[in-house]
Amino acid sequence: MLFQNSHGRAAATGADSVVMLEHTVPVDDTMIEIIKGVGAGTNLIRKGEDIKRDTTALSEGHLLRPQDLGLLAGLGIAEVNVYKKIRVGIVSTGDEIIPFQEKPRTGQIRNINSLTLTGMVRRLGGEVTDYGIVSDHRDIFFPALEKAVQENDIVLFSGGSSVGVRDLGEQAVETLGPPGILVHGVALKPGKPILIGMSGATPVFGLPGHPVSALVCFDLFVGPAIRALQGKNEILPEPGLSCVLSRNINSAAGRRDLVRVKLKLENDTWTAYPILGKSGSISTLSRADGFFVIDEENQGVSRDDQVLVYLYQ
Ligand SMILES: Nc1nc2c(c(=O)[nH]1)N[C@H]1C(S)=C(S)[C@@H](COP(=O)(O)OP(=O)(O)OC[C@H]3O[C@@H](n4cnc5c(N)ncnc54)[C@H](O)[C@@H]3O)O[C@H]1N2
Ligand code: MOO
Repeated sequence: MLFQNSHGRAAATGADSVVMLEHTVPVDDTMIEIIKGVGAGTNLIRKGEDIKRDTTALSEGHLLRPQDLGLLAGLGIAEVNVYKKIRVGIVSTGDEIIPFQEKPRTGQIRNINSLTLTGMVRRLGGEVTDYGIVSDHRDIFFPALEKAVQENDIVLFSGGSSVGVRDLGEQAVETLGPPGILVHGVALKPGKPILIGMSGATPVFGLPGHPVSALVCFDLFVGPAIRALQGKNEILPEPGLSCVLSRNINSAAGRRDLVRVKLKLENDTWTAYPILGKSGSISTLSRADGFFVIDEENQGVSRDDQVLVYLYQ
């Protein structure tokens, strides 16, 4: 018996395969010739072929991507339990810092970090409360930090992480209550003076004031903390691109260096051009396509070496 079936329709009862229209030739009004044979099961989508009853569609801690929402839609599931958004409080300290819309007088610096850190948190799905620019005097800074800790799941402040006379970051974290400071200073460039502490269950990060250092520390320390608090249970490899280095770069032994690079496709090979510059120069990061790492045990890398470049989104 012959059935004409538009794709997507249920197959005719009893049929075990479907022949494509273009593989048939009409003979007369009631008959067609099949010019390409099919085996049983061909061109059929079977019930349960995509996902079987009683199998786990998505496990707890899975980040819902567009394809996962598609899977839920295919299963007719309109609501699932999700973790609440992580609330992140951001404080920029420093009496020299002014709103970026204003024109700086001598010694004043436009606020870059509040904006960049807010973007980084939002990209990871967090919710930001921006506490703005806070004076680095203890009677103003300490209560501001305490308020941020009470109102958020994670608190970031930038500036005041190193050991200058006015750098009150460490004292501020200690006054927030135990366990207090966990880490002050890491063998990393840029980002050496980072402060990591906890007030009760709330992580507090004192990021270096230099805008590049603050963002590098965000990538290495704050991002993983946000992901952990979001309940993500999957650890995936960081995607990296193998590139050829354009020049020699020195590094101190015992310190991990992150080198920003611009990438160029040359003769079918990606070449990484290091962007040199101080950690106060945000333009170096704005120009960068990614970075590679020189490990503690290496004192540098040479021209034409292969380096693994982690791409900025
Ligand atoms: N005695 C030492 N001094 C310094 C050390 C050290 O180990 N011992 N480390 C240096 C390194 S490395 C870095 S990085 C900086 C980090 O300094 P702080 O975290 O204390 O930050 P500040 O001194 O307050 O600021 C540094 C720099 O960044 C500018 N800044 C601060 N906030 C912002 C902002 N929101 N937007 C844009 N720019 C900002 C600030 O004006 C300073 O110019 O310490 C070294 N010193
Ligand atoms: O860590 Mo500082 O960030 O080297 O300039």
